[in-house]
Amino acid sequence: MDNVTAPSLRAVGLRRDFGERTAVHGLDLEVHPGEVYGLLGPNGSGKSTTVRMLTTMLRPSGGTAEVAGADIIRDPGTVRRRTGVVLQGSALDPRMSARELLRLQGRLQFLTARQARARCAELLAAFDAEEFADTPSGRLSGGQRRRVDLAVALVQRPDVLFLDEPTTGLDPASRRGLWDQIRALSATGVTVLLTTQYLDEADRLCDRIGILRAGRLIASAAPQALKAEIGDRILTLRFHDASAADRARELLAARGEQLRTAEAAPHAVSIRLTGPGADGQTLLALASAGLHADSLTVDEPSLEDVFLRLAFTPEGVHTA
Ligand SMILES: Nc1ncnc2c1ncn2[C@@H]1O[C@H](COP(=O)(O)OP(=O)(O)OP(=O)(O)O)[C@@H](O)[C@H]1O
Repeated sequence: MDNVTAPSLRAVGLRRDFGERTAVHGLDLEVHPGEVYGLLGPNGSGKSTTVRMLTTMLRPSGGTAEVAGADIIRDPGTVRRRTGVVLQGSALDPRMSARELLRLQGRLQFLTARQARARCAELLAAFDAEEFADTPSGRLSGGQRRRVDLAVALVQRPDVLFLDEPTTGLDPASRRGLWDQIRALSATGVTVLLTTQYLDEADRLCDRIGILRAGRLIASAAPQALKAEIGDRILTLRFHDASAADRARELLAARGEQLRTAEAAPHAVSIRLTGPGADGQTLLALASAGLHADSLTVDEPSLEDVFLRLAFTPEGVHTA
């Protein structure tokens, strides 16, 4: 990304060991003001450990990082003042209402009682939470609680917001609502670093994503760029009966094509197109064996294809 302003977050060689085991290996990362950056990775790949180090909750074993202009080791107090954090699982006191929690957070952030009341009213309105503002948070739905979590993290107007799996467990409508709120925040210049297990979330919400595998960042780029560089297009051929589809599958396997196991439709055969022009060669080979497809579609790669290829293949693929 071409950006002349200083990054909101810069990690250099950030590492964390737990005994013999290294959970995060020398992470280098820059995130720019107003960017939404998503960290993706399989379970145990080091996402939460990275977030815990960047939010000063966990001391790195090596490397450095600056968040909102302050060093996480030398100046953790400034980092905490300038960042908001929403971790997995709600940290709200179940007996307290959103209004009480927001006002309390305001006072903890050294606002006067009047300022805290005003900020609370502003956030309740922004998060459409007035309706349940006085309900004990323990009685709220998962989606409502998440909105209150996010509102509490915003009381101090952070420059950088960390969200660890913000939409896990939410229904699709609540997830979309939260995405809108995150986008609105980033439009005001807040930098967002989030972790997610959801590829559609990363694709639709994040300006850039980083894929972690076994504690290493193996790709970092815009979702579109990753798809264009790493994902393969998928060619699906549909035949008029099962025997033609079976013969096509055998012929393609013999040519060393990468067949997809799941059938897209009855009598359909799908393969990954690994190079430019691969579709033409494949069709010629089928035609010369007397196999003509009734229909043909070529689908662009999905982020899921990219993720599966990067996160689970032994060799990995490196990109910008
Ligand atoms: N306190 C700890 N003590 C020992 N090992 C830990 C500790 N915290 C994390 N680990 C290990 O570090 C590695 C990375 O864990 P981490 O929680 O950062 O992964 P993650 O990508 O966030 O996983 P998930 O998607 O399951 O939340 C794992 O192997 C985990 O077992």
